[in-house]
Amino acid sequence: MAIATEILRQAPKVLLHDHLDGGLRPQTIVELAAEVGHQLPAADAESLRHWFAESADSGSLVRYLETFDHTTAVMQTPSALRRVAAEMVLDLAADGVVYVESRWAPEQHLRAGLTLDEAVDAVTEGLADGMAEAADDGHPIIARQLLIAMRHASSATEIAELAVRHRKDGVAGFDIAGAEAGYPPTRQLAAFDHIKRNNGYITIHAGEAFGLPSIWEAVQLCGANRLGHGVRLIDDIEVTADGATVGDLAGYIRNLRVPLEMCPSSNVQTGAARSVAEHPIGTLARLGFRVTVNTDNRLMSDTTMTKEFAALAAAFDYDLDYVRWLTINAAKSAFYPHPDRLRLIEDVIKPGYAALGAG
Ligand SMILES: O=c1[nH]cnc2c1ncn2[C@H]1C[C@H](O)[C@@H](CO)O1
Ligand SMILES: [Zn+2]
Repeated sequence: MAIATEILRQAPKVLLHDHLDGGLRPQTIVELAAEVGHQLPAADAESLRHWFAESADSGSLVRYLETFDHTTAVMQTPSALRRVAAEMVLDLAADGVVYVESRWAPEQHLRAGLTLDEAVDAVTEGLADGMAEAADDGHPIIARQLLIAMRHASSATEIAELAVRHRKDGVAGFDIAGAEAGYPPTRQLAAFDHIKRNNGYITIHAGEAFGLPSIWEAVQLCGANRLGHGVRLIDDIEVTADGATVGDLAGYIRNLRVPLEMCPSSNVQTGAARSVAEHPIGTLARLGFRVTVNTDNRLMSDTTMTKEFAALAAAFDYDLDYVRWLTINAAKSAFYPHPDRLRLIEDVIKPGYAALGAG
């Protein structure tokens, strides 16, 4: 039986892969664009919401990424970054998210003269504003950030240094994103090296628009602690009538419990999966990989955590216990101190599901 949407919304959820510049409220984009004189492809919030969802629905990652020009354009000042970060936290809290690591690329927010450090400070303040307001509203949430270096740019080491410098401000880790084909993770080896030398945490967008070599480099050469997407890992698995043959790379990832940050709707839009029902998450979860469920870009995919879980539950017949398992997977995989993670699981997630009759 399908889980009621309202139950899914109330269920505590953990979100590890959500882009700050992929989750703006359409109305906020309209207002910020008017302030800075940025020309938008649609005039009002509702048309803009449709424009993003339709434009991102091309089957190509490169075209999907073009839509971000209109979100980053309006996120160039401290007040805009602070507002967008605070609204992100409030929107997620209202959707039942209790812990989020929000990722963004500071280098894309310097056009109006901000320094990298000023940009991070503005987002840190916005996250704090959002957490305080959400707690006042009765929806406590922990919001941290991951800093991204764009894989085509040359400033990755600078961003890695920025991430290390701001780790006490809730910067939980480092990632690379952007077009994957032609930009292997090893291109940014020095940046990953800097993170590792400083005992920092790494997640890498890999195995989305490109396949196993990208995942292999990310894990074995760049030290990824988690994988963004990793959907193409399925290419290393042969499902047979009586089980599955798991290749060496997939076996390594499963054995060491490397978390996979799966984003079903986004993958359908960029062509990494044909449909949610055919998404590799079904097989990977069944085979015991450390699978987590994520939104990627709520604006471009017109999605929420509740919608992602509803789509998966419908496709794979998941019940609330399964949603709880996926949520605990995500909590265990967070770049968050181990005792805090345990407290999140024991004091928030388990009681939250128990109250809804699961666990
Ligand atoms: O799914 C994605 N794959 C690769 N890059 C992505 C994805 N979603 C967003 N990005 C890019 C576009 C954003 O401007 C950037 C920073 O969040 O990260
Ligand atoms: Zn992403």
